[in-house]
Amino acid sequence: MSALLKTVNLERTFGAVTAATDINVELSSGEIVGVIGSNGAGKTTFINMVTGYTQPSGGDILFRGKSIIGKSPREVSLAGVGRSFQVAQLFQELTVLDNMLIAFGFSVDRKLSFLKPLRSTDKIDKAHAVLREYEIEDYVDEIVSTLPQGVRKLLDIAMAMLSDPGLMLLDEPTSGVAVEDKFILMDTVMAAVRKSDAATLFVEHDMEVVLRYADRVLAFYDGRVLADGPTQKVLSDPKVQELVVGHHLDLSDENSVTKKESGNA
Ligand SMILES: Nc1ncnc2c1ncn2[C@@H]1O[C@H](COP(=O)(O)OP(=O)(O)OP(=O)(O)O)[C@@H](O)[C@H]1O
Repeated sequence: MSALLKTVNLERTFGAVTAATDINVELSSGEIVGVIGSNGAGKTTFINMVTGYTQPSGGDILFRGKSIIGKSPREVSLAGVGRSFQVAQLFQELTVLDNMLIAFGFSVDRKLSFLKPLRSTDKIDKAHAVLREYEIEDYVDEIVSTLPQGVRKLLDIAMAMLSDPGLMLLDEPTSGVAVEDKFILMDTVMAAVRKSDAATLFVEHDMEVVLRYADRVLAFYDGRVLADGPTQKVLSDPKVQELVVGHHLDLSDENSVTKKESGNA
């Protein structure tokens, strides 16, 4: 069976800076993959290329066997690739529901038309269903700027999930969220994505979060994939610990790391 996502010798340069090079990654439906790497390692550039926000300088990206090179972010989204952002991309002075309905226009409605109302019963029902899935339905009529950071992050992800994407890319879903709330947020997100068949890729700096939720890890270093494999194996690799994690991780110590409790690895 062909891969859901396949990148072939993917590369991106910015002037003299090589942000990504030789990126050859394959993903299958249902996989949950953690993306790690120090600042500037190329994680966001990779996500931006796969979602059409940055065009590669070279190589190819195949989604469901078809090249998505040259497609706009909206076209990539309509093809079935969803994403959330390091800083949630929301209309701050609108309600949660209005943000969800606008997201419909971006990632679900193939043809935008003044005659096609954003506020239709079926869209409102679907928005409620997704908000319920992400446990933020109670906030549906709240103005976004009044919401706690964790709720905004969940809303950003819920908006991307409206189109039932086949591939979901989450850029630092826990950034800006208090340490004690990180696992609560990730429990909610992972429970929702595991119900779908989507492959999920999430960028994360906290190794406890990676260990608990990722079945597989892609470790980026200096624009390249330094290691790609099962989570425990990649995080045990001395090279990954030295160049990516930045310190020794004792994965055998039950007290120092949080073991993954569920998964489909
Ligand atoms: N638009 C741009 N113009 C110039 N250089 C860029 C641009 N975007 C990224 N870069 C450079 O490419 C390299 C990779 O950046 P990228 O943002 O992909 O790293 P990252 O791993 O996501 O880092 P972080 O964890 O800080 O978000 C860095 O050297 C960065 O400065």
